[in-house]
Amino acid sequence: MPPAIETVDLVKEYGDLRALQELSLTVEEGEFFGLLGPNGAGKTTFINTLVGLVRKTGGEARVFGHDVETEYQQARDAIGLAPQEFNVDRFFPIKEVLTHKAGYHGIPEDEAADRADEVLKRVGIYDKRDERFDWLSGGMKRRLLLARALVTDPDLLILDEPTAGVDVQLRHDLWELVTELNEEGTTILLTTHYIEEAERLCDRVAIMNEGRKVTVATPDELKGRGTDTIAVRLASAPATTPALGAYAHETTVSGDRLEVRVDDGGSTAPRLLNDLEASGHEIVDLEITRTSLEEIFVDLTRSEDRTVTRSSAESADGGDDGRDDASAKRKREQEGVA
Ligand SMILES: Nc1ncnc2c1ncn2[C@@H]1O[C@H](COP(=O)(O)OP(=O)(O)OP(=O)(O)O)[C@@H](O)[C@H]1O
Repeated sequence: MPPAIETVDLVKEYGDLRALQELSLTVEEGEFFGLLGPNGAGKTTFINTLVGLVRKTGGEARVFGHDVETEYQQARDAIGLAPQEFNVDRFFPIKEVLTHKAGYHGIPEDEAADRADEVLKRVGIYDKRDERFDWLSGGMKRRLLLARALVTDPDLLILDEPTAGVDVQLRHDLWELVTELNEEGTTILLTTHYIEEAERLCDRVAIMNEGRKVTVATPDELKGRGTDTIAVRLASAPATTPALGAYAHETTVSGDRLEVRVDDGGSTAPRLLNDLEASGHEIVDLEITRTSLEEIFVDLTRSEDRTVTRSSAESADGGDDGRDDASAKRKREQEGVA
């Protein structure tokens, strides 16, 4: 079986702007794959290229072995997309929105109606089936986008920030649902600003910045790349900074508190305690702080001309978003993507 997604040197240019820069990425069938990156990193462009909303400038992109342009229909039929923005026909009852979608993908009418019922139940808005999109709450709209993505029973489910702006309960419901879908065999590509979400759900994550792939790793591997801090309280303040082995990347003393930056706090702590005791210090208390995935993410995507919002919640709720720039928006509208 070919990979669910395979891109080779994928390039997308919007005028002078290179939104994707030779991006090569492979997502295996059955994976739960996360795409992380600050605002404007190119995540939505990547997704839009896969689903045919954006035409690539160069490189290759395949979905289950089907070229996204020359074999558009096969590639597109394999994908269920829950986009970031609410692009739903507002004038139809939501059940009809779903049956139309299924019909568009060649599913016969009877089957489409059954599937619509089934997915509406699955996302928990079956009782709203005869209501119009506009009448749904924000959380229900998110659920509907997911239902619409699922109505064609896709092998690849793409979720572009599915939990942006939703309450904690719904976020947990959605996590449970997408985990189940993945366990049933659906490959999932998720973009998110919530690092915790990626850590909890994804087998592997790709971190993107300015259209480039910075790294691909499991959340654990990524965390392993950070440093830990061991904070030790001593019985009395040391006269000088204790001399430690090469494992201590940085040692700072403040009164009776010593902070030592190391690669792996758990395995280094016993050695540090031995060294301190051997040099005559009495230890009162010890605490290890692990680098969070969020800190590693910020380090990997830091760039001099951009301020990356540290709080995932802030950025998801509309932090520094270069796309609001009026001319970029106009250009997007011209391409029919906005
Ligand atoms: N249709 C378009 N026309 C012109 N520029 C665009 C268009 N779509 C996106 N861009 C630009 O391409 C870059 C990548 O945008 P994209 O939306 O893919 O990023 P993103 O990683 O999805 O960001 P966010 O996290 O804010 O959703 C940005 O600089 C954006 O302004």
